[in-house]
Amino acid sequence: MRLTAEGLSLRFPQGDWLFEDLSFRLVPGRVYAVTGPSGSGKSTLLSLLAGWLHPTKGVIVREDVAVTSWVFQNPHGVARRTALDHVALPYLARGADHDHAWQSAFADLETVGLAGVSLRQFRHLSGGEAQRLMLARALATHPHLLLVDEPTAQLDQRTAVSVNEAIGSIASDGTIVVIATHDERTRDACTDEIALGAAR
Ligand SMILES: Nc1ncnc2c1ncn2[C@@H]1O[C@H](COP(=O)(O)OP(=O)(O)OP(=O)(O)O)[C@@H](O)[C@H]1O
Repeated sequence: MRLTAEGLSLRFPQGDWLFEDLSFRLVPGRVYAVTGPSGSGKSTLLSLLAGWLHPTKGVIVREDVAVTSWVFQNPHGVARRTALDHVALPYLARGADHDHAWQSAFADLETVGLAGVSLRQFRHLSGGEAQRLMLARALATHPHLLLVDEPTAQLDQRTAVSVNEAIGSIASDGTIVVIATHDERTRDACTDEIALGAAR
């Protein structure tokens, strides 16, 4: 499984080049930080990787990368549903029976360090727990490629560390992980960097 970008360039109609001639190869087990100043095209690059946008020039070749999942900056959930409910739902939606769905969901919560709050309602989770729950829910879709947009921007140091550790665990389970981030803590926790614009 890998994703290769060759000569990737993007310009919106009537705009300047956002980025030009980017080439990189993404493989499982690594965590790639997409960095750069505001407006340099970080989220746009994630959209290209997801296949939502097409590059103006260049190509993206996906080898065995079929399932993509996104985690956005602000966690969303159902206030009175438990963490376990949130993660079990994708399994139930795919037709898993109750026991399998709950066991799999619990394993995903363990991966992101949330086993201890599995029965806590969403409204009682802290910001970092809610963000990790979004990661667990993405895991439940068994993504080959996980795209994460600014996961730690509003989190304190300890919480940011826990989120970054959860992301590292997901990558080491065999997922390609790409994170758009301004946060130096997250950039430093990544194994690789794709720097856009006048980054850093
Ligand atoms: N569909 C679009 N049409 C035209 N311009 C767009 C479109 N989408 C994004 N842009 C512009 O492209 C530039 C890059 O946007 P993008 O959201 O990718 O930047 P970013 O690096 O993620 O920024 P931030 O760090 O502020 O989130 C911005 O100037 C934005 O206004």
